[in-house]
Amino acid sequence: TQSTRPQRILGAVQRNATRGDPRSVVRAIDQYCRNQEWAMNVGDEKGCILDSVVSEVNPATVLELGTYCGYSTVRIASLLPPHAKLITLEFNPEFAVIARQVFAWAGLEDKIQLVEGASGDLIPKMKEQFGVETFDLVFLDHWKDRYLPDTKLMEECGLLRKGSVLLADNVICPGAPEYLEFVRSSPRYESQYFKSHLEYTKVEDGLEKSVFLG
Ligand SMILES: O=C(NC/C=C/[C@H]1O[C@@H](n2ccc(=O)cc2)[C@H](O)[C@@H]1O)c1cc([N+](=O)[O-])cc(O)c1O
Ligand SMILES: [Mg+2]
Repeated sequence: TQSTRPQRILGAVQRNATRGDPRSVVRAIDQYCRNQEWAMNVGDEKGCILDSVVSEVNPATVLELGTYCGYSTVRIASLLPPHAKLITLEFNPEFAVIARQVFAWAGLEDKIQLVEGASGDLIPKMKEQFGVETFDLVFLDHWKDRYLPDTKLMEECGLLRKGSVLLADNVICPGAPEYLEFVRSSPRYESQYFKSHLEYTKVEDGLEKSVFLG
């Protein structure tokens, strides 16, 4: 039977990466998706911007919306301090099965908690079920029309504190126009655009970093 793209990505990791070496997992996925078949990982170019923001924030608590195969989850988790907690939300059970194996190959399964379900249902449960107070960093990379409603939901649920950083992928391509307009015009956010390219292509895309001002 025909394999899926996430299964082929996992295969590339298992063939080309070294167990317990997160950077080799990231490199294996980038080489596969650049040379064999495109996939919607944040990729190496935007990934460097992600790395710099993670290092700058040095978060104790991270929420990732949209795991997919776990590429950005591994990038983030590999930069976290020892007792930091990364929760990643994934809607598609098949993607979750692959991502968990990618985390295991990277040796990061103890730093990552993958929760299956819809962000709109899970965000209100973060405090009671997952023992989270607030998130220091949120990486938005799931359905683009959910960026804005989920940001408003995180505010309503008290999951953001003065200084919490939102980092959103794809604000140009495929685009998240309502989200972009909101964070750039709201007095409660200080927003900054990091120009880059859509993963593995020459098409413009970028990340929007927005600091919640409380
Ligand atoms: O569409 C894109 N991303 C949507 C991602 C969606 C992911 O988020 C999960 N989710 C998790 C929780 C939810 O509540 C909903 C979905 C989905 O199950 C999927 O794993 C995209 C598209 C392009 N592109 O060039 O076309 C490039 C990109 O970088 C992209 O990120
Ligand atoms: Mg993306």
